[in-house]
This record gives sequence, structure tokens and C-alpha cells, in this order.
Amino acid sequence: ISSLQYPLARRDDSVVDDYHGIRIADPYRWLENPDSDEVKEFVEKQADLTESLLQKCETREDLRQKITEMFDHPRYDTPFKKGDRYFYFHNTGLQAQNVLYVQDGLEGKAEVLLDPNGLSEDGTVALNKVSVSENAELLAYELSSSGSDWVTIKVMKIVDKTNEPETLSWVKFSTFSWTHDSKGFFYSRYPAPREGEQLDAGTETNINLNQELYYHFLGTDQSQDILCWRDPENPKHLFEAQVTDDGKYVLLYVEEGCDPVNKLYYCDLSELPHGLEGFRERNDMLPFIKLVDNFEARYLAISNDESHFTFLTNKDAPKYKITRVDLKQPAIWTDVLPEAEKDVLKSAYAVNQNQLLVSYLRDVKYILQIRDLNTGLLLHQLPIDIGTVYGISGKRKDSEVFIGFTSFLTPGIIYRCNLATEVPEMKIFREIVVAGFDRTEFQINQVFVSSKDGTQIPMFIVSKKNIVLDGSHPSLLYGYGGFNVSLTPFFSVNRIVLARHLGVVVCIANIRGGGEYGEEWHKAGSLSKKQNCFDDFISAAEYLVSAGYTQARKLCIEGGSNGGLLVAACLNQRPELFGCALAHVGVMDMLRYHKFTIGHAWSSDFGCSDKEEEFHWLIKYSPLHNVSRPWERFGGEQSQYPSIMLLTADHDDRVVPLHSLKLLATMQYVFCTSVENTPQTNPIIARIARKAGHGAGKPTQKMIDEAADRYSFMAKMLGISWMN
Ligand SMILES: O=C(NCC(=O)N1CCC[C@H]1C(=O)O)OCc1ccccc1
Repeated sequence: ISSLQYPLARRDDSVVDDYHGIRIADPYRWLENPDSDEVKEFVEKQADLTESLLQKCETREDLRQKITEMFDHPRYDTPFKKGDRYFYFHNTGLQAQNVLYVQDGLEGKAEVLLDPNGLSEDGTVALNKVSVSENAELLAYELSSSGSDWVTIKVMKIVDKTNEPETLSWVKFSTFSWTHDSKGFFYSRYPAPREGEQLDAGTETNINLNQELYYHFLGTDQSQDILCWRDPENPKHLFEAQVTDDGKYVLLYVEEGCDPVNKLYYCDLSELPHGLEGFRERNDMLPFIKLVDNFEARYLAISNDESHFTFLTNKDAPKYKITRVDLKQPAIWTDVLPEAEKDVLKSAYAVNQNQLLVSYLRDVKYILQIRDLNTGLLLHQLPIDIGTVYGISGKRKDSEVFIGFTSFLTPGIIYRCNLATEVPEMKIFREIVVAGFDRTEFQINQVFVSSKDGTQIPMFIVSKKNIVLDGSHPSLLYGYGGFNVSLTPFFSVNRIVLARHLGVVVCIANIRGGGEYGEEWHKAGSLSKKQNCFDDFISAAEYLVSAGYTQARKLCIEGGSNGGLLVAACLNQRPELFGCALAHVGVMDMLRYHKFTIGHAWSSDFGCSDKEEEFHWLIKYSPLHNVSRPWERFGGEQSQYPSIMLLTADHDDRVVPLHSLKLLATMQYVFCTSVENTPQTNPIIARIARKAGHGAGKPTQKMIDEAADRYSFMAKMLGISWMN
């Protein structure tokens, strides 16, 4: 690729901010307004430049075709039961969106209950969460458009699939929970971002504040909903309501950001003199009682027997534990299952009368156990392979539990576990089979890499069997490193295609900031320690070179969102270590991220530039503010940045596109358009998708096209060609 002609982007040198006495220029501030013609023109020119380059990436069509072929296999999610009905999502293979099925009993004929593919001709309307009423007659469901976080809620009668008339709008970051009389449900919503004026929801960057909890009475207009809770003094707070399995209480979880901590309030619905109806005329809120009124720990209700509640918590237990309290004696908490020595308690479900189905994470691999709900005693170890347990569904009144399992070489298995027998039996209920995938061709290694401070960082390495460690293998290193997110083994069609047809070694680094070893691991990669994430990721890259898997010019790093920040920060710090970088929907402007949509919630990991001490953390690694010419920094040996593709989308209202646009303009300017005969010949481009968002709800074809684009770019830049 001869060095590209980048479009010139205006620099407004009049924009300079003062952060606690330090002046920081922001010449591309104008890129923050998605509605301006100048920004639309910038986006169009960048998209054209990228398309022109992608046409020269020879493996693009092979990748598109191979990924399409391999992705065209039936997929199922774990079923859940309500009444005598089972519900599950299914995709025949290439459907744009998964389809919701219902069947009367496991032997009953399955039929389509809700097919979102019929709701838009380009598959950009997605079905998010669903919730079935206690009498299994009504389905409440969320629809999102073009990948935005905004959803609308509709209600369908299951028997005849007709919709109730009402639509609930301006819902975001909400769950919905039915009262057991099936008369309605709790949900959370925001004020409309802009009254009246036509808004393409999801393209705006307005900050999301003042979420409120409502109860919706079925068959009425949203304006009739009753306001159940709000907290105008704390506009950042988010509210989530959960009706307990016995229908007696509604629990209110209050969060102020992304840390695993929440307040826990409750309201005994059976004690409301006129039930929720009684609140239709008055406008005072529900009489919630504050069980936990601080943000010191996470409390997730597992089950209750009348006023005796069992919680999964990290209170004084960074690897989590199970504790119990009687609402009548709120000061007395009793541990049921104490924190484990090394393993992280990831989930706990009350099933089969008085049993607990718990999952632990041990060195990034799942363990599944049945324990006694009252004593916590171990009853059974459930046999599972190295991999990830996902989508557990079961109830106390049922002895059957469904468990989803996946791993690097297991596309997906759904087990049906019968707990009524003396020894529980895990029977394969559904198995996802990928035609043409032969697991014996591949091998998985888990290695532990020493980071800069000596911390051992786990990393999974997926490759074709018996490769020779001669440094010749193109490698893709993926990471995230934040928000208590754990990267556990999962199957990926893209990974298989890259390994088989491009000889790529695919690696996943479990760096600090994640949840792999509990809350201490998360905190070790947050706030003032965020640099640990970058050190860990850089150490992982250096290991892949020193161990002989690959070499810098054949190494590509990839990450999304907080992982996009990871990639961009590592590029700035060690440009000579990588040959290529793919940064999806990255958080790149660390000084201003909190001003847009839900960004303020991330200060739990990042801190905020409004505070002087935290500004000094952020300015040191903020991608947008640490771009500088390597040939001036390192002298001769390192002359340029790797090839870079930033990816974003016009309806990403989780991490708004301005982050990637400002970084793109900055890099193109600093390395290219401001330098005569620049050493920077590696392309720096952006793939800016239309009618797409942060990732959730993306239709199959858009996912495949994006994968073909980014990986054919990578192949071209690393100099690798297709192998049949
Ligand atoms: O912001 C997030 N999640 C974090 C998130 O999406 N992040 C965190 C950093 C950038 C981006 C990402 O990595 O995907 O979800 C919204 C939410 C819901 C409930 C309470 C608080 C916030």
C-alpha cells in the first residue's frame, strides 16, 4: 500500500481547556457534534478512504465466504420455563436476529413466538431482553434499533401473539419484572433526551442522568405508569427492580456506576393497603425500606423464605460468598458459604427445593457444584470440561436445570441436569455442531506470563496443532482489562477461520482490571493502577515474541471499548512492539468521556478529570493525549506506528464515535499530514459503520462483513496470504 492521502481535518487551535491549572488543547472538539455537516463530511471521506484500501486486501472475499459458511449452523440458547411452557432463542444459522420460540412441554411442538427478523428489512431491529408473566400468558419484550442502547418495551399475548396497544419509550439500562398478579411490571426509564424534535435515537451524545423506576399497568398508556422511585439528588444513580420468586417483595437495586456494589432496598407488596393500584391517584413513591444504604459491596438476592433472604455478596469477600439475613433483624448477617481460598464464586442459583447450583472460576476455568441452600455444604461436583458455563436456568420448584457450556473447541452444549436422582445426571439436551470444524486440528495452551511487577498473567493460546515456535506465526492478541469482566474460554468461528486459513495464533490475555481473580484483580487494574492493564498486555505481547510464537511485525493486537482504550494506549507506549492494531469502539478521550451518554458510570474504573488527582492519572495514558512521533521519541530504530484500524458506528451510544474520530484525526495529523516525507507509511484508518452501534443486536451480515474487513486488513498488513 503506497502511503495514503488522508483527508485534511480542520484544527481549531482556539479550543484549550484548563484542568486544575494545566492547559490542554482540543483542536478536534468540533468532531464531537454528530449532526454537523462538517463531521458528516469528515466521516464520509474517511469511510471512502477505508473502502478504497479494503478493496486491495486480497483475503477479504475469502474471509467473508468462509466465515459465512462456517457461521451457517443452528444455534440455541438455554431454555427457560414458565408454567408448563418452555421458551428459548434459536437461530437457524444466518438469520439476522435470533428468534424466540415457545413449546408446551419439552416434547411439545416448538413454534415461533416472536421473530424480530420481520420487524425490519435490514435486520437492524433486535430483540433484547424478554420477561414472561407468572401465568405464562404474557410476554414483555424489548426492541432496540440500529444497535442503540435505547429500547422500547411491548407486551404480547402468548396464546394468539397479538400485541397490547401500548409502547413504553425512553427505556435504557433497565430490566423488567412482573408482579405475580400478571397485571403489570416494574421497569426503569430516562427523560426523553430531546422533547419533540425528531431524534434518530442512538446518534445523540446527550448525557444520561435522572433514571427513574416506574410500574406499568398492562393495557394502559405509558403516561399512566406510576413513579415508584427516583433520586434527584443523585442523578447518576440507576435503578433495577426485581420481584422475588414468591411474588411477595419487590427488591430495588441502586447503582451509581459500574463497580460491583449496590444499595439494596425492599418493599413488601403484600403490605400495601390497596396494592399498587392504590398509587395510581397519589404521586408519592413506594415505601421502600433500606436494607443496605451504602455502596460498600454487591448484594444479589438468590432466594428468600418469607423474610429470610440469601444473598451473593462481595462484602468483606473480594472472591464473593453467600450470606443470609432476616429482614426483621437486619443487623444480623450469617455466612452460608464463606469466601473460597483461591476460587471466585461467579454465580449461585436456588434450585430443586433447597439446593444451590453454584459456579466458581479457578484460573479462568469454570467449576460447577450442587450445594445445600441452608448449610452451604457441598453435595455434588458436576462434571464439565475446561470452558465456560453460561445461561443457567432453573427454579426452586423444579428439579431440572439447564446449563449452557462453551469452550475454545466446543461450539456449544446445553445440558439438562436432573437433580431429583441420587447423583445428578448431566444429559446433553442440545449440541451446537459446526460443519467443517474438526477440533483435532487445534490445540489450546494456557500459559502464565510475568508482568512488569512480577504478577502472573494467565493467557490462552489457540493454534493449529504442533506448530514450530520459530517466530514465524502471525498472531492476534486480544484483551479487555476492566470492569470486572472475565475473558473465559468461548467458541469463535472467526478464530477458527483465522487459525486454519491464515495460520494465525489467537491469544487471549486475562490482564488485570478483569474479574478473573475477583475484586482485587479488578481493582489492581483500575483508577490509579490502570497502567497495570497496559503493562500486563505488553508483557503478554513480549512473551509471544520471546517464546517464539511470533515477531513484532507479525503481531496484531485487538480489543473493544475498554479494550479499544487498551489497544490505543499500548500503541502509544510501545509502537515498536506491534505490526497491526484493531481498536473497536474505543474510549480514547479520557478527559471528556464522562460527559457523554452513560460514560459517567465508568468513573468507577477510570476516575474523572474533574478531580485533580484523577486528572493526573488519566492524562498519563489517555490515547488522544499521548500521540507523538516515534521517530522523534525513540531516535532511529523505531520509525513509525503500526498499521491501525479504528472501528466505530453511527448509533454507538455506549461509547460515542467521537472518541475514535478525534483519535483518528490526531494520528493522521501528527504522523502524516503535518510531516513532509513522513516515515509513517503504515495506514491509519477507521471503519465507520452505519445503522450499527456498540455491538449488541448487530445483525449477522453486518458482523460477518465487519470481520471480513478487519481481518483482511490485518492479513494485508502482516503480509499473510490465504491457505485453502
Ligand atoms: O456502561 C455500561 N457498561 C460499561 C461499558 O459498557 N463500558 C465500560 C467502558 C466502555 C464500555 C465497554 O467497555 O464496553 O453499561 C451501562 C450501565 C448499566 C448499569 C449500571 C451502570 C452502567
